Amino acid sequence: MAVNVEIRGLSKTFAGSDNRSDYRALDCLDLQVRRGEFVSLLGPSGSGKSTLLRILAGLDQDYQGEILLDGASVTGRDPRVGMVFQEFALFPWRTTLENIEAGLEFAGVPKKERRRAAMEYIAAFGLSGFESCLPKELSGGMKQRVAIARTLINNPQLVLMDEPFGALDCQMRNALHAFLIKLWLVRRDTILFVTHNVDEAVFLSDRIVVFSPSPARVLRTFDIDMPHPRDRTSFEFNQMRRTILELLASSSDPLSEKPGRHVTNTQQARHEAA
Ligand SMILES: Nc1ncnc2c1ncn2[C@@H]1O[C@H](COP(=O)(O)OP(=O)(O)OP(=O)(O)O)[C@@H](O)[C@H]1O
Repeated sequence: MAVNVEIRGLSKTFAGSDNRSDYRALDCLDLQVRRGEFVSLLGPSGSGKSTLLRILAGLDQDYQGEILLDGASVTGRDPRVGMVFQEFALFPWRTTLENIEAGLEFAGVPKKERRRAAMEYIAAFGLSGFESCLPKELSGGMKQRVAIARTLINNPQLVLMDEPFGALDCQMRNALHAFLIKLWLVRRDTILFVTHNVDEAVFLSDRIVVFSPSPARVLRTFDIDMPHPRDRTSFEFNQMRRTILELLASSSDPLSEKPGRHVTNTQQARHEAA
């Protein structure tokens, strides 16, 4: 099961504090993610990628614009949406089993049933033998598999992933790329995946959306037509990687903050009135 996602005119301004002006993180952003599509978002640091995911997850409800899932407008938390964070976000006092079944527990699923489902995920995610371990006893790659299993066990139709492999070493990251793709080819969830890693985006995605520096606009999208599993050493793969890296390099200087990113209340009011 997967949903079609449509983001229409999404804007987000963070209110400034005492001596700081307001900050426009998203400005009339339009984006569509088709049912079952794997889309990666790339863009300079601070371009609003996490802000977008937090809004889609219902964690931030203070925005302008519209979000539609399968054509119907949604606001706030929606049970069809699941999120995986970079920093695993596991409950440190819960075991692997208890972490994975947490979502079902909060949804009121009876203990016997959620245990059975969690054990299936533990086997499928290569975590057998680690059921009783606390997160601190697991490697980074295992923690992230627990976090992904905990999200997927609730059968979300839109999976939001915010740099889920950012904290892992290259070997573990590549192993989890292969794992995630195998899983997705079977489940075909709609996935919106934020990353800084161009290689990762080319390896995983149907489509890559490159954001401009903040406030985010869609600078360009790339359709990745290569079949899975993708060969990182192929000419086609490296050509795509180079094109995207060049676009990112030409569109932003990570060490310089552009003027005009902060807006005064008056500027924002004018913008919204226009
Ligand atoms: N709670 C907040 N209050 C004020 N400004 C914020 C807040 N959260 C984010 N911002 C600002 O909004 C902008 C977008 O942040 P966001 O985290 O969405 O960017 P990003 O593209 O995900 O960055 P990165 O790739 O570095 O994670 C940043 O400049 C950030 O400082």
